[in-house]
Amino acid sequence: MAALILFGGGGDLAMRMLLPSLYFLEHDGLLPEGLKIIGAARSEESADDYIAKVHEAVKARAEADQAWDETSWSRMKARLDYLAVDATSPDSLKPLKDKVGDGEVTSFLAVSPSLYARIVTAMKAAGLADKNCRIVLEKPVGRDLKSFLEIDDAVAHAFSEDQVFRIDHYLGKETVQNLIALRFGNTIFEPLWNNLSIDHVQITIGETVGVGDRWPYYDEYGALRDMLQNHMLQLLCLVAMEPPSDLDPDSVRNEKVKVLRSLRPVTVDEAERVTVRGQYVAGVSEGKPAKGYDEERGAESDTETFVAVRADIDNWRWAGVPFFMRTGKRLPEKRTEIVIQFKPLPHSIFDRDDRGEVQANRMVIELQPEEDISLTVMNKRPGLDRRMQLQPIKMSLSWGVPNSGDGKSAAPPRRRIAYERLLLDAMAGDSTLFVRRDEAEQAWKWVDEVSEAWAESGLKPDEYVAGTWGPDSADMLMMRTGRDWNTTDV
Ligand SMILES: NC(=O)C1=CN([C@@H]2O[C@H](COP(=O)(O)OP(=O)(O)OC[C@H]3O[C@@H](n4cnc5c(N)ncnc54)[C@H](OP(=O)(O)O)[C@@H]3O)[C@@H](O)[C@H]2O)C=CC1
Ligand SMILES: O=C1O[C@H](COP(=O)(O)O)[C@@H](O)[C@H](O)[C@H]1O
Repeated sequence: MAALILFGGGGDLAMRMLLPSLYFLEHDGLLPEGLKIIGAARSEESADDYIAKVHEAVKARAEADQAWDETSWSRMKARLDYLAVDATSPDSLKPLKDKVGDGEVTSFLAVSPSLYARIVTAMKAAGLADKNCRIVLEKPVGRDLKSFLEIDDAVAHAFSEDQVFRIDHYLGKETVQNLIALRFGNTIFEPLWNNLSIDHVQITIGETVGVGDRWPYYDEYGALRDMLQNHMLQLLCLVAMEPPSDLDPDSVRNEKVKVLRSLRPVTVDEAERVTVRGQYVAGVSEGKPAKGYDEERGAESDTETFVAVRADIDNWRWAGVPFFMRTGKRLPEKRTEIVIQFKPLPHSIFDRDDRGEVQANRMVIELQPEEDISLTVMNKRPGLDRRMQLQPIKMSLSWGVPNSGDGKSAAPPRRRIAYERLLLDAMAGDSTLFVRRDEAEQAWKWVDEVSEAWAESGLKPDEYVAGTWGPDSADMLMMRTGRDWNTTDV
């Protein structure tokens, strides 16, 4: 029997993301035959009570996506089980080991990272780290390089690297994988993908939500560690990496590590010029009054809820091409995008129009709210103007919608939860879309330098009003270089 154990199976991540993902996989007939799914947490509750909670959570999510059906649920229900365990205690894990037997076991740690080291040690003692076992670790693993290494050493003591799956759910997003297809499945972009043609790159992850009840976790981490250390640096790596020789997990991850190693350290002297910290104060978010972060937390705090950074990659391909990254809570839109800004024309033969010079080409890789890849190109404005006038048009390169054969587009496929892909890959032992130890290590090293530079230079968060695009200093970061952040319009 193969088993998937969800440690923390009654928590927020499991109920909101993991169990709905498993339902969708069940619905599409993609779960391995005979797989058992076992929730494991300390709460003393019966399997029936646990399954009733899972039913409620999964049904609500599936109905919202019009994918609920009782037959799929019956199949999933037959796989589900629950066991009350303290995962840090080997004795407590023994009955779990007896339940799963000697088949393939994938354990997902959906619990606080502060428990990881003790849990993996207990798992080893209980026989849940044998050769047939894999472990999936949620981010953030650690709070800095030192704590990452402490946790990861404990993990390495129990599991070999090929058994460890460090998850970054952004790598499970369809458009992120499509970026690999775009770059390495086409010949036309690669000759342009360098400092000869590209002026700069922007990566934005905007969220409308505030920190709310998550502040006990968030206050210790802030936007730098919660988002930039992982999701944003992973996106940067996929844009900047050299072509891997194949799609083997190590080939891809070798290239990503090289990018991380080439990131220029942020020094104390540079901190104020190349980084911005922000924290939201009361404002209006999605039409409703929103509290400031300090009010949510109930005390003053220096934790940043917004971060913007100019990163430079010191290698031949990217010399002189800044990568601007920004992310924050309580921004005006839930928007995640990567903008590849090409260089302007070396010389224009066209008249200036009311929008100024001919616009340089821009590729926007949109992950949220829509999934799309578009390229803005200039074409002739129709009409009999004496002098030719140009206008920008957007060509959508979206993975889009297959043609149904009658000239109309078929209904778009359901947008999958990123965890669907990653759960399947982890159970199949494919680590291509997971983070290797040395990648996480390099990312922490760079992020530690940023946070040390902040500490030494005394850089505090600038205020921004909830519902705006961060503090003015974030605009200044771009404007100082003669650039600006992308707006949604062409
Ligand atoms: N929630 C989210 O959207 C995201 C979460 N994450 C990460 O996922 C992980 C889990 O987060 P989240 O679901 O929000 O946390 P929750 O606090 O909601 O859930 C934690 C779960 O762990 C269980 N638990 C705690 N101690 C033990 C123990 N000793 N043995 C077994 N189970 C235990 C708890 O249940 P009980 O009290 O019954 O033991 C609970 O089910 C964290 O690493 C977080 O950083 C990452 C990205 C997003
Ligand atoms: O990992 C995290 O990601 C979410 C944002 O994920 P998304 O897929 O909705 O963009 C973020 O809200 C959370 O703070 C962070 O821990």
